[in-house]
Amino acid sequence: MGTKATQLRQTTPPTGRSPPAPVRAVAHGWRDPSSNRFNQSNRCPTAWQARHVGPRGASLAPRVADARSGEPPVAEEALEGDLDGLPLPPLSKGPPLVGDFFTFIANQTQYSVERVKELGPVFRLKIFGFNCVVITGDANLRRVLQDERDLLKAVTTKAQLFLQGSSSLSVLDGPPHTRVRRLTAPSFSMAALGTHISDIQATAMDFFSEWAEQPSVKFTDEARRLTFRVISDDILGMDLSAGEAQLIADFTKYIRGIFSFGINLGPFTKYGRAVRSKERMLKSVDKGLEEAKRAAEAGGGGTRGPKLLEKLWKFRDEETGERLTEDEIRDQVLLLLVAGYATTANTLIFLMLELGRNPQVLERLREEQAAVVAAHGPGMSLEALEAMPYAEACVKEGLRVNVVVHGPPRKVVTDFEIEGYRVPAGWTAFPLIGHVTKHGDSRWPGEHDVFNPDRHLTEEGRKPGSWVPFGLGPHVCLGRNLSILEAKIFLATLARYFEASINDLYPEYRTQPREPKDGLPITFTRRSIE
Ligand code: HEM
Repeated sequence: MGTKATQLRQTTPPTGRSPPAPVRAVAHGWRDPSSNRFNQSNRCPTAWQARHVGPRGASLAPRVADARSGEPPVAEEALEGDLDGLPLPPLSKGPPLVGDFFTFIANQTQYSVERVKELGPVFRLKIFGFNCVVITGDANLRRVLQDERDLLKAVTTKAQLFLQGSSSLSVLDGPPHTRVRRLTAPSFSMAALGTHISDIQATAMDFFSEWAEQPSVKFTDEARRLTFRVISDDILGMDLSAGEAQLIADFTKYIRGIFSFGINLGPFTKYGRAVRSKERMLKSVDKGLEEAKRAAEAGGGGTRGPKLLEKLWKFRDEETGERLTEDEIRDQVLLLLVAGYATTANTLIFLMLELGRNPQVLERLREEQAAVVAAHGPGMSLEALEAMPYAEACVKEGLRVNVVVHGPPRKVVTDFEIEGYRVPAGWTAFPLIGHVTKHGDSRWPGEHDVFNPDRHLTEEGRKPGSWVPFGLGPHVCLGRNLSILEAKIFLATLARYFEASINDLYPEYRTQPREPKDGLPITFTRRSIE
């Protein structure tokens, strides 16, 4: 099978691109005046001493602060007399009142690069006068998110509780979280997802074909439409195509509301708009639930097996016989719809940009796909997807270079020590998975911005290392298998059958979500395969 060697073309020179940040070897440290040598701990002596009290990583004098939970963050003054000799993490000073809020929120990962060089892996930030701790470093993250689960808990404001529902995985912690997770996770195993592959492939093909009919498409919107269709229709089994545009708009407002100040002034505030959007979204979700219930009662399944909503409805824990209640399913469906489309869409947007900038990568994908089709035929399956290590490496590298989720915020539950500093209960913590994934991997120092999928194909690169874009611990992304599988199907479909031309490969970006301001116009054409 011959291929026409056409790839993504760049038609605009890279004028707007900011040069990669210069790479410096930085020693964070405290210079001992008596010996004039760097203290290995990279900290002042008090902090070094404190860190070595007890086993590394052990929490010092845990003090349960559940009584404080739900209260506003604790101001610094209230803590001054209560430090037990340990210093607070060094403060990153920002403008008065708002502190570093805007620069931090705009891009937490980028913001932290210079701060980590200057202050070390753990530092403090004041947002509107309240203390927050930013935590970076591979081992530190594993400790606070995975190994010592009682240190932090999910942040839940009243607004979030109302919008997301009190049994949503994202607001639960401890045993209630474990229970809902146990009843939901089996539907996201690779084997379970395998039953959806042909549907996702068909959807991807439909979208590419539709795009190829048009002179150009605004890819940021189209990527969201595609990933929304996949999660709502192919995965959950809800036909939402009729009011899809309104629903996506509602979801966008709903997500903004979750991260808002929670003031309900109707259409005049983000939260007010989100409340109205949620009402409309719930109507669609309830309709989908009713259909899934009917299908389950009628034996269900259809020709391609049950979709996720029906599976959730039917699933019972073999040992305990437990199942999710209707309210619990409704909350998870809302969460899956929210978590399951914008993140993956963002990944596809930046993958398209990287393919445009690196045409040799697309050529390698085409070669891999030719071999996969020869061995497995055109229909995709779990086996066919497993035979695409290069496509998988591209997705992993896309998730490394473009940070989708910077750092899930948490509430500090007990006072604890980290890197020789004391973090008091009540603070907000930002364990920065984005920073660790992109900048904290010792396997490839100094190459943070370079898109190089091959790094994931070496023996060393196959180890997870600091690559943690989906988080760690009990809240690790439930949809991580799905997200990678979906992006691989997208790349495979593009590489096999389509060409794409991007006008501006170095566009300006907007924030929240970070994406090209111009909507990333792309011209797709069918690829002639001889
Ligand atoms: C590129 C795509 C994605 C990225 C980078 C991503 C990232 C993350 C991260 C970092 C978390 C952990 C949040 C925390 O610790 O609080 C998370 C949680 C979650 N994600 Fe994803 N996600 C992606 C796609 C998806 C998809 C496609 C789905 C579902 C269909 C999904 C469903 C979830 C759910 C349900 C949770 C909450 C898990 C829990 O709290 O137990 N995500 N995701």
